[in-house]
Amino acid sequence: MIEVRNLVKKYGGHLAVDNLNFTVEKGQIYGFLGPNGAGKSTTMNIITGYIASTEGTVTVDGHDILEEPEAAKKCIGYLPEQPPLYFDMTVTEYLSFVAELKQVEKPKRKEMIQEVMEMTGITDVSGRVIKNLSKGYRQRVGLAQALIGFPEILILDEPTVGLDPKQMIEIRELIKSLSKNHTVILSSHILSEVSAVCDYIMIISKGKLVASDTPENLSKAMAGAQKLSLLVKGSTQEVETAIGCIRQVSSFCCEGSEQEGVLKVSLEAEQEADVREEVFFAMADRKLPILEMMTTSMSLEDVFLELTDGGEESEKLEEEENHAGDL
Ligand SMILES: Nc1ncnc2c1ncn2[C@@H]1O[C@H](COP(=O)(O)OP(=O)(O)OP(=O)(O)O)[C@@H](O)[C@H]1O
Repeated sequence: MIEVRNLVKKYGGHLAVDNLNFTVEKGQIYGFLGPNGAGKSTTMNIITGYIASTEGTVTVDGHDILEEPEAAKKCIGYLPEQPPLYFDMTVTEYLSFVAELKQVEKPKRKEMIQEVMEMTGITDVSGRVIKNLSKGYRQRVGLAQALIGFPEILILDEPTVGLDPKQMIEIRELIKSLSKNHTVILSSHILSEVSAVCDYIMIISKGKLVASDTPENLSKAMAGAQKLSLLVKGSTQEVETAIGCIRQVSSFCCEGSEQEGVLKVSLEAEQEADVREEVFFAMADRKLPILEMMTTSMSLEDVFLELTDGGEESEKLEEEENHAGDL
């Protein structure tokens, strides 16, 4: 349905999208997950033809977005981060205007608008002026405009941002129901949202795709990535040499502990490798007593934080997650 190849976007000297490659298949819900500033909106704006890429190609249902923009855009309904609403119009007036813009044949417009209003649950407010609607209803109107023309693909940028918990749940349910007849790509910086709604997650960090898989596979793969934390009596050099001999250790670090001559060692093993015995023998061979050894598995949240470098953005994520958890 959508092929993105070697996509690069530079704003002046700033690299916002860094060589993205992915394919979107029909009939699934895809989630772009990443902290603020990761490059989600930029990627969506390029796919929908709002802005041009610096390098790379996007094809939508076989149409290159730059070479055949009309044909490509016909397949896409887009809800940008700021829904493009005209606040002084009533819902019906606005949707009629959108239908005209999208060149829906005149005799079909009325029926299509009614159907779209029913799908998004806004029939009751059809005569209301948009500026008087709540944020949740405005978001529904935004979704309704994306649905006009019944495009095969819906691209939704942070569709639940700024909504209250009840509205969030309602919009998520709505998106799920839309996926029966549409391919959906949505962006979010809320992990629980993406894992609840999407069939497939693409984690973006600093413009790069750092992981992509089903939520289940991501959890499974990462749950298998074992972390060990140890307290070992010995010098940094001896401990590092011992760990360096264990094949399946993918990364480790040593630092001093509160006890003199005792090191704190954090160690990560390759997927599903249990290296505890090897660690034990590697240390024992060198007469380095292990005073403590603990294993920790990674949750999907740990994975996200690690892949996206934690930091400021991750604190925001946690806040949002906790908030969502309060529901
Ligand atoms: N028009 C622009 N001019 C210059 N820099 C921009 C422009 N638009 C975005 N950027 C920068 O590009 C990077 C990616 O931004 P983008 O909006 O795509 O991220 P995002 O993942 O959608 O984040 P958010 O969730 O905050 O919208 C950011 O560092 C941002 O500051």
